[in-house]
Amino acid sequence: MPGMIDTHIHAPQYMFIGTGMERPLLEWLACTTFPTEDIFLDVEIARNIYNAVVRRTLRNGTTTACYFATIHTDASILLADIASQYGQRAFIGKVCMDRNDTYEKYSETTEESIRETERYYKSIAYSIYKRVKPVITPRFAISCSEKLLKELGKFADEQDLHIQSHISESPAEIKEVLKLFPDYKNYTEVYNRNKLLTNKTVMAHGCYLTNKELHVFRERGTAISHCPNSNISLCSGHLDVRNALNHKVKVGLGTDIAGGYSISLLDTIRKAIETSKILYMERSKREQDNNVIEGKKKGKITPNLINGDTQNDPIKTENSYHVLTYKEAFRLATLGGSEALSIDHITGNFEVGKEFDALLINPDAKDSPFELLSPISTEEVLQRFLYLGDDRNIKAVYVAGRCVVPFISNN
Ligand SMILES: O=c1[nH]c(=O)c2nc[nH]c2[nH]1
Ligand SMILES: [Zn+2]
Repeated sequence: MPGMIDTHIHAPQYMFIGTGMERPLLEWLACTTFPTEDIFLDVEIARNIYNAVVRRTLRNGTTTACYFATIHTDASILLADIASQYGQRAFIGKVCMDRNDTYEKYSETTEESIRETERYYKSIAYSIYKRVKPVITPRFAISCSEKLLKELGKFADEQDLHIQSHISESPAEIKEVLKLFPDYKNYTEVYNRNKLLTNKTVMAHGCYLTNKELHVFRERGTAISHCPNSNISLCSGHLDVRNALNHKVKVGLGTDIAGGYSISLLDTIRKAIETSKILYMERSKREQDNNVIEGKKKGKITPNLINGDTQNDPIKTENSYHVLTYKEAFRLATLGGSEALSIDHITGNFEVGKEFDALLINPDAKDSPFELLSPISTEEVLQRFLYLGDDRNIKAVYVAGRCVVPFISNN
């Protein structure tokens, strides 16, 4: 199958993966994330963690990853070196943040952030392995001054670079953004007016984007990275992916390590489907409740709704909301990710002319976590792998035709 594309992952946060998800976003950043990222000034710590995360993502079939590193330029360059050595296709951002009221130690001056971004860009842009690219990375609006956002937008525009950040992830975050940027009408405008929304921009989360904001995304060609595991783990909210797709916004999937706890895009696929089903159930419940209220007002209550029998409920049979299918989720993890990163002319599926980013799947592996006991169709095998499979079924990984898993050496 085509290789999977993680459009949003924080490489340094691999250090605390699977722990510390009891706090909501802003507290989690202040108490767990910033103190951890701060120690990546130490390049040897960075080497250890970055080696581990590149190996682990590759083994799990992530042929392309769009990484946040930290504010430290040298460690970010090191992550690019490691991804290059292993042959992963990657977009890697040195994080920019000139404002941090909750953990002051972990921040830069505006000038440092701009100067170091330029140094970082020069170091990566001229490296030999062309499949690792720099990405301009203002962390999110809360951690950037208007001046920094403007300068980063300008630099990305001049050099025609990718951009990544976070948007509308949690209600507390949005409230803080509107407080810090009172002259902007909404979160999207903060990035848009500073030239940060382009067709090479990926914004993570977007749970609370309004239809008007989605319209701006569509106009700019900006993508959303859907990170359902993280959205649930940090109690941030849900992205209505169907609505984003209906607005013709590009959507890819993100593990968002370590707000999300699973490195595997198979998990992201599952959580994306489950989130869509949760939204469907919530919507059905709301519509039923409204129907009952309407019925009461008119003095008649539809019996099948009272009994909970919804078989003849026109709202359901009209199918006003379609849950994400496994095929759609599979597409988001592959071609959708490549569209989000504007590399769908290079990778994302097996169209003739594209580079060969691929996984060799063995559904019948000796140590497989599922069985194929009765004869089933290829589509059913795929479906079973997506729901039940893991890295034990991924026998080989290829990026641009080169076999990158199994690893050649153990270092
Ligand atoms: O899920 C998230 N992880 C982060 O590291 C982060 N920083 C800002 N906003 C964020 N959201
Ligand atoms: Zn994130």
